[in-house]
Amino acid sequence: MIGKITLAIIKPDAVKNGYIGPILFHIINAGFFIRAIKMTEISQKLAKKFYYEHKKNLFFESLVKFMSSGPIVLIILEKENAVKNFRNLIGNKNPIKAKVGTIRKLYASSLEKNAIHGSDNDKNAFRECRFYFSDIEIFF
Ligand SMILES: Nc1ncnc2c1ncn2[C@@H]1O[C@@H]2COP(=O)(O)O[C@H]2[C@H]1O
Repeated sequence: MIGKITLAIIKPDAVKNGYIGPILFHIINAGFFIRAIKMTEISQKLAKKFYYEHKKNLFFESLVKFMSSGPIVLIILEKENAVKNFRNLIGNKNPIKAKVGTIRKLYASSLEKNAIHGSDNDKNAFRECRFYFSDIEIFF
């Protein structure tokens, strides 16, 4: 499965703004298959663990607070070259720089509140999928 899966997170801003449906529609229309999905809230402790790569960044504390500020939707997606294709679909992490038609251009409001997460490489995709989902929650 490595190379074919990626983890998506519909972030608290997008959930609050009512964008779960439109974002899922966009993802499915782009040819991704949903292999696992759940709506949940994460603690600051769990968010810190998930984003440990960013712990030295100035935005870390704010990112952790934001990601644990409300419900999120976690999704394992499958497609050929899933990581790259999904990152193209969501666009630049800064919505101002994101291309027209990308999910972040359509639904994000700032660099932090950027609506959606996509894994940045295959190794992280595997780690991130395992971080949030157990075997019995994933369906291929
Ligand atoms: N310079 C920044 N300022 C604030 N937040 C940032 C900055 N860079 C990255 N982020 C956030 O950190 C997140 C890391 O995961 P994502 O790539 O999903 O989305 C990123 C942004 O939401």
